[in-house]
Amino acid sequence: MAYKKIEQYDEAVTEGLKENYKECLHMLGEDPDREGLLKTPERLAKAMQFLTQGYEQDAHQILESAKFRESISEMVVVKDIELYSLCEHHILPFFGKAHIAYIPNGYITGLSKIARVVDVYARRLQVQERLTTQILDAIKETLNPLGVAVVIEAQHLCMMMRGVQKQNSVTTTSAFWGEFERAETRSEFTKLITADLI
Ligand SMILES: Nc1nc2c(ncn2[C@@H]2O[C@H](COP(=O)(O)OP(=O)(O)OP(=O)(O)O)[C@@H](O)[C@H]2O)c(=O)[nH]1
Ligand SMILES: [Zn+2]
Repeated sequence: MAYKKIEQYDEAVTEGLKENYKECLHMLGEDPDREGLLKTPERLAKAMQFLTQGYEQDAHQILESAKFRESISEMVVVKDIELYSLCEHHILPFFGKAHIAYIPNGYITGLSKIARVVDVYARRLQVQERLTTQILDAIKETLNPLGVAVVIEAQHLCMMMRGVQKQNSVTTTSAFWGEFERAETRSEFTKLITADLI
């Protein structure tokens, strides 16, 4: 299967996490048996499985599942793909947008598949830099294009709610390969992702 949607949760994993989260609530000074918290360990167990479902999904298969032969070689840009991920250091969310482009070389892929690939890698414990290069590698390895570009802008709750507590900083990461290593192509991409076209 190309990707597994979480509709049924793994019972053993849910049970194991539930017990641990119950203990966590207790350690944090809460009463896990009070009414409002009774179902919280189970909800959290399911939420965490949803947020990490990317481990069971295969980005290459997703791109392959809608790969079409086309002889065009103009840049394809999908911008403003929203993403939600979890930083692997604090397991707190980081969220923002991905902008992705590739230059076909015989094949194109379904546009939605590009956005699905973002989710496959975002729904794991991540650092923003690795998320960026994993998306690039999957497109490069599956479509054999002339070039790939990935830019991600994100805000990290671990820098906002705690720690350094900076509310407005935005982290931008990028990865460029092939044609996008040329300044001219890269600048066309940058123009397209910053343009207000609609
Ligand atoms: N490079 C990178 N760093 C990240 C990302 N997400 C979180 N971090 C950083 O990971 C670092 C972990 O540093 P540590 O000093 O071990 O953790 P800490 O004591 O909680 O650090 P502070 O957040 O500065 O309080 C912090 O600087 C975070 O800002 C990411 O996606 N990429
Ligand atoms: Zn963090």
